[in-house]
Amino acid sequence: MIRQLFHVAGPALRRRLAVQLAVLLGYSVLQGVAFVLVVPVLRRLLAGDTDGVWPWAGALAGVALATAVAYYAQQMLAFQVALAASHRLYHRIGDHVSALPLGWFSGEQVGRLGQLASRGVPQVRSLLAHLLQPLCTAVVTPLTVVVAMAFLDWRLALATALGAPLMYLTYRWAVSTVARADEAVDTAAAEANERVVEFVRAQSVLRSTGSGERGRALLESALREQDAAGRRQSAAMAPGRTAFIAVVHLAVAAVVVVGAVLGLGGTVGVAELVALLVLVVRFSEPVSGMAELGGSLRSARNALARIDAVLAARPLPEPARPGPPPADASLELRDVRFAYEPGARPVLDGVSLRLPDRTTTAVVGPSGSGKTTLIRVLARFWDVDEGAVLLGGTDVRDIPADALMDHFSLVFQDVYLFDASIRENVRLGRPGATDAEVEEAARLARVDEIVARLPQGWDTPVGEGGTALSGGERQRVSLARALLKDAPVMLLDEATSSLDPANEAAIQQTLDALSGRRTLVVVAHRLQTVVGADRIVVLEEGRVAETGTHAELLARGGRYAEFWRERSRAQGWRLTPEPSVPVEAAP
Ligand SMILES: Nc1ncnc2c1ncn2[C@@H]1O[C@H](COP(=O)(O)OP(=O)(O)OP(=O)(O)O)[C@@H](O)[C@H]1O
Repeated sequence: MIRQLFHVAGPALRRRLAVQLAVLLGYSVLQGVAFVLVVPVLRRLLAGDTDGVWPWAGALAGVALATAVAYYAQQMLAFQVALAASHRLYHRIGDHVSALPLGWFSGEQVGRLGQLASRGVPQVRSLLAHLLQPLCTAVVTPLTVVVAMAFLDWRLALATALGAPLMYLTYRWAVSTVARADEAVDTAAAEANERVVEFVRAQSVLRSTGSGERGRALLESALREQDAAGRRQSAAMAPGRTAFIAVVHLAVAAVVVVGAVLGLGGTVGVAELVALLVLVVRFSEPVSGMAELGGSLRSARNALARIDAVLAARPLPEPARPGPPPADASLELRDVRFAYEPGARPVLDGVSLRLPDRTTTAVVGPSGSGKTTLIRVLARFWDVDEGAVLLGGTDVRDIPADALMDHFSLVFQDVYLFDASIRENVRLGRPGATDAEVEEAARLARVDEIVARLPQGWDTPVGEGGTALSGGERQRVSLARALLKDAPVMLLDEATSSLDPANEAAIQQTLDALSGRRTLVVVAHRLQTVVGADRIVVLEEGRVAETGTHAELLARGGRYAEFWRERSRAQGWRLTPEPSVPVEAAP
């Protein structure tokens, strides 16, 4: 655990952590030495050697004072290092994940990261501030006394030391018996959390479908499972904890008996015997208390392991020698194969495409055909398994990550708005932009219409995640952000949920404004985007089934034409009459 602690603390904190541990160790050793010094003092006192007692009493007083200073120092250090560590860990995790490829941020990873921030880091802080000291004192101080005792009477030292391996083994066994129960408690707690959030979020669905009881039943079953896991954990802990406490008491009894026998036989002096009894009385409680500390120590160790796993996630390799800067904003996929997991079915299976500079490409295809994956590999969310993705003729793997992202604006469905004003949310696209530039980008994406309706105009807070705006409005703010960034390539995953005519017209207007000025690749769910594109790419099961313009593909009578017929019949394409867009009637 200590090794893991040093590892996750990072270079900046390692030295302070080492100093904290050294002072803690020093305090625990001094405490042991103070105990042992009682022996020569008592010896002299009992022998009536008042002159001889002073040097030892002086040494005892000196060590006692040093112990008090060390205690104060280790307490102060523990709190300072704990605070610095939690601050540092948040930064380390934040810095690390911000260098990870965008593909790493799945819902599962984001959930785990949230748990780490809310529970894991505080557990590590608590380990440093509150747990290390009792742990170290319970182990190191008695060990120091045993070692020092060996110089006074080896038989007493041996009697005291004999219990240690047995205590250690019982402790290990107790820990191992609850490890599985611990895991079940963690999983059940995460599940119950998710269910609570789901129950609150899904109120409108549950009420509108009359499924309130069903939602409550799911939540209650998760809470029951959490209770049951807690009970199983307590049951699993009981035997190990009882055995450990019993072994500690047995060891104490053995030491007392050996001490009494040696004392009665006159081979051990009263002073040694008193010191031994004080030691036993003073430390049997903290040592048995380790059984109580076990749960918190395990949680802290699990948190360290989870932090370690996040820090172990590797960023995509940066080019050793960057390639030439992209010549333009054209994109190319050369026989690209990509699977999310090694050995899994490829989601992109031999895709070759050329998307010329400043053209608009609409990607269509059935659900799960790989459309979103395709536009994400263009921006190097992940590295492809085979083939290559090129931007302006340069392999994206040969472009440093920051420089690559400068070429892309991303507008995806899961738009996240920060709990700030609309103006600040748009400004994220280019933090140095002036108010006038922000407002111009917002006007192009027709965010100004939204602003005009809001009570505080540009300064209206949008709520956490943008909850004060509709889905379509959020995507318009996200478009304004992307326009402000003014990158040569825009990747857009259109909202699948139907947009109201105002939002739909606003998005279309933005795309029209960009047409011919940017390389646009759109996962298209709206008819107008599809028919207006310079080229349509039809994906099926990760392969390019057809490419061409709307007219060419309809004339070919292939997969797209069939798709078009199906969609038109099912009204999947919503036909919003817009005279400027040449909409061909579906057959
Ligand atoms: N992060 C991921 N990890 C593992 N599998 C994934 C991940 N994202 C997508 N997939 C899988 O890859 C396949 C293609 O998904 P993708 O989202 O690219 O399809 P799509 O054509 O955009 O679908 P839709 O139109 O429904 O959004 C699906 O089978 C999906 O389950």
